[in-house]
Amino acid sequence: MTTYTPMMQQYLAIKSEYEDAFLFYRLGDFYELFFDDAIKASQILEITLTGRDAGTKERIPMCGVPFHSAQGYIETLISKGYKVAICEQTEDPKKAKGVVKREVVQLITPGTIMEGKTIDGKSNHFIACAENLTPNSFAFAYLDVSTGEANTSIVEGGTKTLLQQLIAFNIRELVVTEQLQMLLAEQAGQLGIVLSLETEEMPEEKSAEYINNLPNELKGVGKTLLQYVERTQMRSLTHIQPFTYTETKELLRIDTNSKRNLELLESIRGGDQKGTLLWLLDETVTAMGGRKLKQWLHQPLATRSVIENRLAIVTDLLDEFFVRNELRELLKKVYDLERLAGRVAFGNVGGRDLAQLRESLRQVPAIKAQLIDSGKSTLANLGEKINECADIEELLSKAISDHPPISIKEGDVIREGYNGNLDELRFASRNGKDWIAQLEQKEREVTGIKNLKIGYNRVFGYYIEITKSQIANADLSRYERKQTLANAERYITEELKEKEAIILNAEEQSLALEYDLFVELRERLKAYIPRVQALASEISELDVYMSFAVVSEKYRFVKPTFHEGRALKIIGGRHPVVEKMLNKQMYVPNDCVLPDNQNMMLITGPNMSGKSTYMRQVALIVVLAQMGCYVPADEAVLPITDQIFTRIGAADDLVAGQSTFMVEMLESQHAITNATANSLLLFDEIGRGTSTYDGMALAQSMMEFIHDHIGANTLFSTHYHELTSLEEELERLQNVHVSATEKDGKVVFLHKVRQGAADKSYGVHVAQLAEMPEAIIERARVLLEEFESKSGEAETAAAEPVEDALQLSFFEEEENVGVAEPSLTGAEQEVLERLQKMNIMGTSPIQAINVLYELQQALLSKK
Ligand SMILES: Nc1ncnc2c1ncn2[C@@H]1O[C@H](COP(=O)(O)OP(=O)(O)OP(=O)(O)O)[C@@H](O)[C@H]1O
Repeated sequence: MTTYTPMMQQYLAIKSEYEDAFLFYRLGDFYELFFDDAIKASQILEITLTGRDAGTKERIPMCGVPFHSAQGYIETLISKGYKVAICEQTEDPKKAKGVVKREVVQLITPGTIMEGKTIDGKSNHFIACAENLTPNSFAFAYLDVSTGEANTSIVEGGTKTLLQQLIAFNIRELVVTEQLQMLLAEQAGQLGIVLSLETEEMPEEKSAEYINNLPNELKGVGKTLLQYVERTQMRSLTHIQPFTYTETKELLRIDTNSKRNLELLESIRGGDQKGTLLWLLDETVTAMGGRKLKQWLHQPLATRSVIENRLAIVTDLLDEFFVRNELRELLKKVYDLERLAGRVAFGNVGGRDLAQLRESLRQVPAIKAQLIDSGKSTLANLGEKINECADIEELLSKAISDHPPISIKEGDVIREGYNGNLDELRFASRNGKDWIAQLEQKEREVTGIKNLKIGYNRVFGYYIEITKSQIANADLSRYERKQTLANAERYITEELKEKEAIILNAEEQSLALEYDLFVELRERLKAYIPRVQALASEISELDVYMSFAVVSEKYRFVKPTFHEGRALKIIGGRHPVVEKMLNKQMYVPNDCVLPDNQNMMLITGPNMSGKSTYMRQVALIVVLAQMGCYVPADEAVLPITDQIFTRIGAADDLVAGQSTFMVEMLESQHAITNATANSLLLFDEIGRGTSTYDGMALAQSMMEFIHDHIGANTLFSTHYHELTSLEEELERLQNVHVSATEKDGKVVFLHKVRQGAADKSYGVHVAQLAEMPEAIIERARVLLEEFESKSGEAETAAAEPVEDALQLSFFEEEENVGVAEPSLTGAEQEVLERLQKMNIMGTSPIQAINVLYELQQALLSKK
């Protein structure tokens, strides 16, 4: 049997409770890792693997990182999706009998790490928890340990939607049941999301205040997430706020794909935020404001009065140029109050943090006064709501020095006058130092050595230093030699030793007292956390309103108005991001008028003419307006939209790796099954991913369905010109086209949306612009003419109901290739019927080949 040393036994006992984490075991100035942890960590962190005697025959693997530089190593492990358990010595080694007591004081996980380069000031860092409500919906809770913010929602639509939600919020860790863990393991792994298992039950009364406001079905997840955070952080986190829940009907809902398609927070090409709406909108000057803006962009509103309230504030800020400028300067001096409050709660706040908190609080009276004195009622209201926290500022001003160092251990954190004992000790030590300065002067005079000096080092304490060249000339009988250097000797005297004891003693005591005072202050501050958080919330909102005002002014936005109906009218609308990116070239503004009885728009026009830009700009205007921001247009009269669905572009599907066409169909299906008459639907080039007739048939039948059964405001772009004749069939459909003209045989895009259908495809010209070889362009021109002359009849086809259109299309195709006879044989008729009835979406490629074979056989055998 192996018998380990007592220390190793302690290690193994602790490690057994943290199987899924690297155990950082504190040994003096190092954190040591043993066994497999050591082998793995030495590879990941590229540190030397050594061994250690552990009472057994063989040495055990070991590696270690210095305590003071551990943070970087911890971050590396966390960023790779691992967890780290920090195990500290919890008693004074000098007083310990036997092995020093050790305990894990924190389990750092990807979702709960609070510091380091992975934490971006302007983003929240959430950890989440999900539990199945039904097989297809989840109760979802997410919480930012650094700021204390906690929210819940219900996620509809299966694990795929759940994972998309995690990606959208950039969530690295999800707390789940074992069952859900199995279900999600593979995909989560590919996406770099860590799944952590739920932990034991927390007493009811402890979680009650956090989850009381939630509807019953969400209480469970809230509690589970709290439990997990408490278990990993191992302290009571006073700064965590009660979970919030917003009824979905109060929000403009935009699914994750549509958020990406519209490039609200991330660009389709991935990478940085450049080119997103967030990039354009973010003129916030505080980190908390930046985070709040993101949240508002994630969740625009759907309650008219609240939106109009926000707009009124922006209007007043826009009116008050000077107030706005003053406020902006003041806000710039406000630090991240939420994260500072988090650090107070967490107990890792330092002197410099408290100085930042104080500096921030000092701005508040002026901010409040600016708002109240602005003479604008909405701003005055904001100002009245702000709690100045003057008492906290006063306490910090009294307690904390002007420029405290980062570490409390360096001293000079607590201000003079805060504590009498501390002042006395400091006086003693300072006095002693003055005495030493005087001694130096005195000794120089006595010995006649001008460059004699008194120095200090940690090993020898204070000493008198004399260069060797001077020694022979002086009477040094009073000195005792302490240390010999290459060109100097160091001495002490009785008197110097005595004074040194007093100074060092006073210094040590003053540092210890200072530390105690600081800890006491930190504890006292915990009681103030909720007030600082409330202030943070008010300041961050103000920062977002200011940002809206700045952006609205900078880009000439106007205030949108809302009405109760469904009609939408945008005059001179612009896509703000494309406009900003256009280099010198003018952006062409466009109207979008969707009266109640004509609220579907079919947009045709050449490639590259600006169809998708036009559709996106309508959606962005709706989003901006419902966030409470002005909009890029000359005029906007809008309905309250409940949901936006988009089917735009070929954004790759991160989660499922499906084919482009399948994604297109899934997104369309999602839109069609969830949209209401108050939604906004954007369908760009539906059916492009499949064969012409297939695609056209689907596009037409979807339009018919939306027209007859949903009634939502819908923009539909297509390159199937045949579809434009649908205008005659569907009374609420209007045709528009994005115009272009030809000049000297080349296409010139006007980017202007006009009534009616486009008449010609400019694809060949676009190919020419792309510098396709001239031979191809020429040949395409010839072919185009040929096709156009042959397809005259097709123009009328699309107006027919789907089945007829399909039938006609087939005839036409066969006619084109010269196969079909004027009248059909029975076998041919049969084959056509079978084809028509076939459910293409429900047919696998193998089945399709079989059917194809059968059809061919049917035709051949009857010949
Ligand atoms: N209103 C406008 N004013 C000025 N430039 C515009 C405007 N709309 C679009 N553009 C420019 O035209 C480019 C192409 O626009 P967009 O992608 O919307 O075309 P599209 O018709 O959807 O093309 P495709 O059919 O190939 O997808 C944009 O990147 C932009 O630079």
